[in-house]
Amino acid sequence: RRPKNFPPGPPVLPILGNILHLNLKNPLEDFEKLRKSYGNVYSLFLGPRPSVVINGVKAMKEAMRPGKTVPRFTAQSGGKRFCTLCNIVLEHRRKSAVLQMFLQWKQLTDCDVLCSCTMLFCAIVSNISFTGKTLTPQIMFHNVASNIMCQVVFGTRYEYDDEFITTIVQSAIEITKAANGPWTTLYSSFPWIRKLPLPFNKSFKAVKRCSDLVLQSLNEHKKTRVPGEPRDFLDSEDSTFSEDKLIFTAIDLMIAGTDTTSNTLLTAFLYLINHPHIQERCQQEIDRVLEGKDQVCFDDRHQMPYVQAVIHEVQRIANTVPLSVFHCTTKDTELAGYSIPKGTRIIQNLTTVLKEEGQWKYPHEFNPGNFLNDQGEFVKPDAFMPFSAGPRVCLGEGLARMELFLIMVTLLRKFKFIWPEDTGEPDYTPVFGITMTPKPYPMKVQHRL
Ligand code: HEM
Repeated sequence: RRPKNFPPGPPVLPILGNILHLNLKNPLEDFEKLRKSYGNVYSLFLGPRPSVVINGVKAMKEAMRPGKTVPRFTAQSGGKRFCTLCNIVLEHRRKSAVLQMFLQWKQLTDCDVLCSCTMLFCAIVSNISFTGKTLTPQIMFHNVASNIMCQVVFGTRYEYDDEFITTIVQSAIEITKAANGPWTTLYSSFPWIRKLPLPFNKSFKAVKRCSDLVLQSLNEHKKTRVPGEPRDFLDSEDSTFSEDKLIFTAIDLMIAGTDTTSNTLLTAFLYLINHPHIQERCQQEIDRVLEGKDQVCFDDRHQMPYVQAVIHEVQRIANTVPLSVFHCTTKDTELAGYSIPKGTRIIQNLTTVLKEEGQWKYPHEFNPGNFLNDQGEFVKPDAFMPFSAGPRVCLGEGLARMELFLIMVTLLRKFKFIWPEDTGEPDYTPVFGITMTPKPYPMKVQHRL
């Protein structure tokens, strides 16, 4: 039963709750139907527990506001380490010195990110050793994003064929793949299935493989560490953080920082390849601003309003983390006139904000005009929330924005990206998950003169 003055929602079945109302492979369309029936703040029972789904920019802003009607949400564990991203980070955020360490380490310079771009550039060049060769970008974008996170966490960049990074990338793909499937919802909704030999057990094995590698690196770090002079995240010194927590936080950071950025890059190139006029206009702006310069730097973005608009439009259309990370009310709370008891799971449907009619000039099409005013200047509407909002906004936002700009500008400056003629029509529909993943696609790459 719904508590008194709780947000409305569909009728609830015993034990199953509303689970049958959702296509667990991709519940976004069902969420939209429910929003149309019950409004921007409605409730669902995923198993025996009530959840509140928040939609649209107005309700989202109210819900995420610090110290007001909904003071603070805290992320909720799905039980064993399987479906909740960054649990430990969330528990310790703001009060942990370890997190202060991370905040320090995430401030990689342009130069660090550019070194990783150069490695990506070399990988592309060796792949297209003769003009116009077709390549599949999935693993390359994963490698570049993962390598940047390796620098933050382990203080090292790896060659793409190094066993350490290949194991980490492969395990991270397995973990997110398992976490992205319908088993995640079932796992977090019905605690009694957790002991059964079901597919999510595969991802526990991948977590173990990752944690063994991180432990190995941590032991190496300990041999050469100088107190007071941390070199990276693993060098963090904080007595409140056990070794186990440090290892799992390192894995969380690797996963949070890899899949998000790489899937955004994949979406970017899928759209740019199939909108050649937009790709060319970016290249013209890049050529003009970088004329006579060897390399781009992050500050150059201020001279590139069109490129900025394209990157933001890519993030809007990519909708990379569609349901954000589940939150939970930390005390009895009023929201949009409803009463939500302490401990209620909160699902932020960011999709509804990024495509909300009335907030965007072209809500349903890929159009950089969404971020340009009549004078061609870059503007960022309030509804741009791919990193969520409020006190729990993505911890890696600054780093992600720098990566997307530097990687995209470096690649677009050097190469022309083309849709191979024999590939058929592009399929823009991503695979649903904690992160949305474009379906694999090939691309032809040519050096620009
Ligand atoms: C395009 C790239 C990215 C997108 C779209 C994205 C999006 C998000 C979203 C929606 C959340 C949930 C925020 C909330 O709970 O309200 C989040 C959390 C988080 N992200 Fe990202 N993210 C990206 C890249 C990164 C990177 C590169 C890192 C690591 C450096 C990172 C680290 C984190 C962490 C640690 C959290 C948990 C923060 C907390 O609540 O304490 N993210 N991200």
